[in-house]
Amino acid sequence: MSETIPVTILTGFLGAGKTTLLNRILGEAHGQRIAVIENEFGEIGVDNELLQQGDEQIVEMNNGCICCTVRGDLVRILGDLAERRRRGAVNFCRVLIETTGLADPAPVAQTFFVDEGVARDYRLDAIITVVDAKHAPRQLDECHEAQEQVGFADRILLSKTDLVSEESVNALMARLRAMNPRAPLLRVHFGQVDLREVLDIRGFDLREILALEPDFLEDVSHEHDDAVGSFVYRSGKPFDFARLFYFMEIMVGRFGQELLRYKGILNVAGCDRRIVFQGVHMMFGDTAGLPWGEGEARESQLVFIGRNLPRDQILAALASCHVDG
Ligand SMILES: Nc1nc2c(ncn2[C@@H]2O[C@H](COP(=O)(O)OP(=O)(O)OP(=O)(O)O)[C@@H](O)[C@H]2O)c(=O)[nH]1
Repeated sequence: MSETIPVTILTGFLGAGKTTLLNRILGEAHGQRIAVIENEFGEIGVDNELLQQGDEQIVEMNNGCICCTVRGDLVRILGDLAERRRRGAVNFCRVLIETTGLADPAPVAQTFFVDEGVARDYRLDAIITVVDAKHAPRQLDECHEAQEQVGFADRILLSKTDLVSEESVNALMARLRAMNPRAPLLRVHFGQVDLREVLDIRGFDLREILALEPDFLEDVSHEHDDAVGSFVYRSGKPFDFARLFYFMEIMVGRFGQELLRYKGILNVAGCDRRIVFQGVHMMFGDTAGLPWGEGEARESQLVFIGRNLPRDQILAALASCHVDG
């Protein structure tokens, strides 16, 4: 039997810095071919646009969260990839799965033990959890998923330490150590990390996981926080960027705590490149993305993930932020 393919699950709460880390990993001259599976919460896949594609095989899984509704898809995608690899149609030596920020990693990890086909071809190497030093204290207070992500981690990477004081970082590190004493903690600045810290760490020890959650292999169902939902704004009309910014400032002032994550690609008047716009709670920003193609339909797509957000009001306000709005 041939060697099993190592798999790394990259998890972390919404906006923690998973894609930033993934880009770093893919950008390193490691000489390895990596297949990436991207899962997004919400109808559109933005991360795919944010990833700087090289030789990697990138497969997107939208319309649900990997840990529940699309777990069947994950099994199918892994099966397809392994089959194509056997036939020589694709060539990769490891798989990286970026879960949604709302995923409970346990059911994703379970897939590698309970599905026979998957277990034959793949071996779970580790769960890597990115923790946002600025927003984690509150996320850990409020969200079960954020706690699970820390609890199941084999490595915890602390991002955004540049945004908070040293005392806050130390307090958070003490809290994380208490929640998960077995996972080494590392600081990462915009995803900068030694690859040896995240790949081939053989961190996944089923015995430890079973100690943490004795019914790990049986418990296939789990619940998300019902109040958390997502919606998408789409439009072909160019945005008046100043107007949009003004609206966003008001919106984050009012709903910042409930607004877990928002991100998208914008068609901005007078700009020939896509504008990548994203934020976490009250912090948001924009960067220039890829140029729009010749004759390409310039559609803006913005996904919002939050708790009890006034969807219709937000969509109507966005519709008034276009140049002819
Ligand atoms: N200041 C600071 N910002 C960071 C750091 N790491 C990531 N960011 C920023 O945080 C924002 C979110 O980063 P992403 O990598 O998209 O986060 P994500 O976890 O993939 O987000 P979702 O997939 O939506 O859950 C981006 O604006 C990043 O540039 C860091 O170390 N410091």
